[in-house]
Amino acid sequence: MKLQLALDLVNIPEAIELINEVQDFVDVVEIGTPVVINEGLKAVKEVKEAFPQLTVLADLKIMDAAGYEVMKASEAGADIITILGAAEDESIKGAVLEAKKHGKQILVDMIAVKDKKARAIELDELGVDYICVHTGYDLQAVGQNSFEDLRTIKSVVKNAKTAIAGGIKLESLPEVIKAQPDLIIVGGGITGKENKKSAAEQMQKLIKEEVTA
Ligand SMILES: O=C([C@H](O)CO)[C@H](O)[C@H](O)COP(=O)(O)O
Repeated sequence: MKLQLALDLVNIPEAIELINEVQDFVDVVEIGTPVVINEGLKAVKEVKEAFPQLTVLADLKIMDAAGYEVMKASEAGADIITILGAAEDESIKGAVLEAKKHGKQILVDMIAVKDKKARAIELDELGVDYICVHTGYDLQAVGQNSFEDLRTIKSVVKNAKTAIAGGIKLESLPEVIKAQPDLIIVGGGITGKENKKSAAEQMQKLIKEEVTA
């Protein structure tokens, strides 16, 4: 089980400063969609150059032109690139193929997919690396989370790793850990804290305790 830090509301220098603070306690660093919109793939490039030892995920949430966008993110240095589960199968296949060419991985974000169980089965067969249940900001605002969805996809996925994102905090982490995803994605639960290093450290400690239990 790994911990991914999602950076959404920062510019490139702020991202680098924040990663410097927490790098010992996170496994993957995500360049969030808002950062890519504001700064472009330059953000991925500069973070990977500054932290070559860290796995960098580019949260492009690809919907079309998947092969081309995966190629550009791979060239910028991303190790994992995201595509939406709602995208066409042809797009998913294109993303997987292109990622393989570059030795990269594809994470599928299931945000807004209605029948998550059925889609997870299909995506698993298409050879994606991760399937991620995700409650976006707009549904977090009305009190939703993805804990039940994680259990649902875990019951059907055979090959891909599973991930969960959306509003996860230190207080809700034990429930998430209980469902045993391969990757836990946390943004505001770390970046919104006064002491970000301590928040990441406490989260990683809970995860490691479970992995070694
Ligand atoms: O993907 C995300 C969101 O859609 C904005 O881009 C976030 O990175 C993801 O939700 C994790 O952030 P928190 O919800 O703040 O933990």
